Amino acid sequence: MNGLKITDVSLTLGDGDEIVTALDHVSLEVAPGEFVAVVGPSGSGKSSLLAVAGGLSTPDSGQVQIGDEELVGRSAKELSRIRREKIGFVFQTSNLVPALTAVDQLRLPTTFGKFADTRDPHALLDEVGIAHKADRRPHELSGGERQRVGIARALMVRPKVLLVDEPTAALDRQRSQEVVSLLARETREQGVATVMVTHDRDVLSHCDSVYEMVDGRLTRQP
Ligand SMILES: Nc1ncnc2c1ncn2[C@@H]1O[C@H](COP(=O)(O)OP(=O)(O)OP(=O)(O)O)[C@@H](O)[C@H]1O
Repeated sequence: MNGLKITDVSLTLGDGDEIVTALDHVSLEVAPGEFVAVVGPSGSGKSSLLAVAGGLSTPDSGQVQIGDEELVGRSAKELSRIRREKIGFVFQTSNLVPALTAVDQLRLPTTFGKFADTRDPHALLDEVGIAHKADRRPHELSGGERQRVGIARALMVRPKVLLVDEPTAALDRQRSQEVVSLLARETREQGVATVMVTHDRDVLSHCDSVYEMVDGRLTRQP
């Protein structure tokens, strides 16, 4: 198996009277180079799905595989290694380090371990269209440019899986299209299995398939 495979995962959150079924027997398979979107109402479990896929939450039952590695049952240390080596995260706001230039943001993930094959940060900034702003710090970049840096940073270590949470939340319509089209292109060119959670139905045409989450249950949209 390559890419991401989530099999029959359930997750309950909270305690006492406040127990919520965040994920209810969810299965999802994403192949290398495939771009999947997950839509659904607020509180339906979309962030929980990304948390489970990224080894940040442990499901009550079910399996999560990334490449040939099973995540469920692994130690915190092993999960942290898998996250570092195999998973790229892109968040709603780009979560850049304020003091670092764009090119140094990209170098950062490669300083946390030994990687056989990382990307060249300048080439990657060029690929995402902001090579000319390599020496700028986050406050000197626009929201769309910051998202591009965040996407490039997530791709530095050649991850198998890219988990993207509301990447267009802070962007206007035009920038949203550009950023999601960039995600689609990188997904295909780099052969990464990408899951993007979004409220933004205007960007779904860039995706290979769309799933809807309602009350913790995931169904594929026609
Ligand atoms: N730490 C927690 N403890 C208890 N319940 C939680 C916790 N985190 C989330 N929940 C609940 O689990 C359910 C799923 O939440 P989740 O954040 O996955 O939804 P979401 O679809 O990502 O929502 P949004 O679109 O608003 O971000 C919600 O009912 C939420 O209130």
